[in-house]
Amino acid sequence: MRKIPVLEIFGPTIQGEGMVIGQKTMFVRTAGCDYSCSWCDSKFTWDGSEKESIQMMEPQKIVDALFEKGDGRFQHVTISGGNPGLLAQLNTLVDLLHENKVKVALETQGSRWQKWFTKIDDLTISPKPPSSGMTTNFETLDFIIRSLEEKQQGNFSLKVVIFEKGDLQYAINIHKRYPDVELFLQVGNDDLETVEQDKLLPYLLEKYERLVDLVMNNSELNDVRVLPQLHTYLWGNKRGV
Ligand SMILES: C[S@@+](CC[C@H](N)C(=O)[O-])C[C@H]1O[C@@H](n2cnc3c(N)ncnc32)[C@H](O)[C@@H]1O
Ligand SMILES: Nc1nc2[nH]cc(C(=O)O)c2c(=O)[nH]1
Ligand code: SF4
Ligand SMILES: [Mg+2]
Repeated sequence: MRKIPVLEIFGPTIQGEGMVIGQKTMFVRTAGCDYSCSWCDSKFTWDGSEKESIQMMEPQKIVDALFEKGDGRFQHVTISGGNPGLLAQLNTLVDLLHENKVKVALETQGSRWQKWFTKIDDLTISPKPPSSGMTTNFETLDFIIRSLEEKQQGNFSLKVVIFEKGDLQYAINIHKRYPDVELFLQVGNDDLETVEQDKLLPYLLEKYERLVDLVMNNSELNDVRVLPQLHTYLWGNKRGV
């Protein structure tokens, strides 16, 4: 059995982003990413700064850790990273969670495909706009979206983080390319230093309002949802919440 590189297991907390925002959930954060987004709020998963903290865990050990931490207070687990889509061995973890009557969500950027994606209950694909410095491989993304449209057992959606005008245009292109897939626009957080929530909140609220204004005035984004990162409103840039 191939082990899974894990950096954090935390919760229960609320899912602060996207299609199931507000959902009570545990998080498993895997290490390693094939991208290096300029504004990544989880750089520690891939920049080597915490490589000593990576735990190589058997799927069953992750389930045990979740049940110990969660202690009867959860029925939903979100796998994020880094890019969990790099890890074929997550298949077993997804099956074990389902056997335990726990629903499974996934956060990934859509740069890699895994067969176990089709079993995810709440799947968020978050392709990266120009401000990230990354380039989308649309051949891969097309394949992923097509495969999910054919076989997905749960729900899936697209989520694009917006920092600047060029990102909004990227989101419009994504919306046109995949018109039948639910699209979420998420406010970009460019202050990853401030930990105190009371200092960050007015700044983030203003950014959210600006994004809402932009989308309300855009006739090419009429069937989208605009969301903040709700967890940052409560806990700022704190880790593990
Ligand atoms: C840390 S990533 C991990 C999962 C996967 N690598 C991905 O990017 O989808 C989780 C989510 O956080 C978003 N995110 C990362 N940094 C952000 C920031 N500074 N502001 C807003 N959202 C951010 C990503 O776009 C992604 O949707
Ligand atoms: N509460 C909470 N919600 C989240 N949604 C996506 C997260 C992530 O980092 O992937 C995240 C996170 O780290 N915390
Ligand atoms: S794809 Fe996700 S984890 Fe990887 S660098 Fe970008 S935001 Fe961070
Ligand atoms: Mg996060």
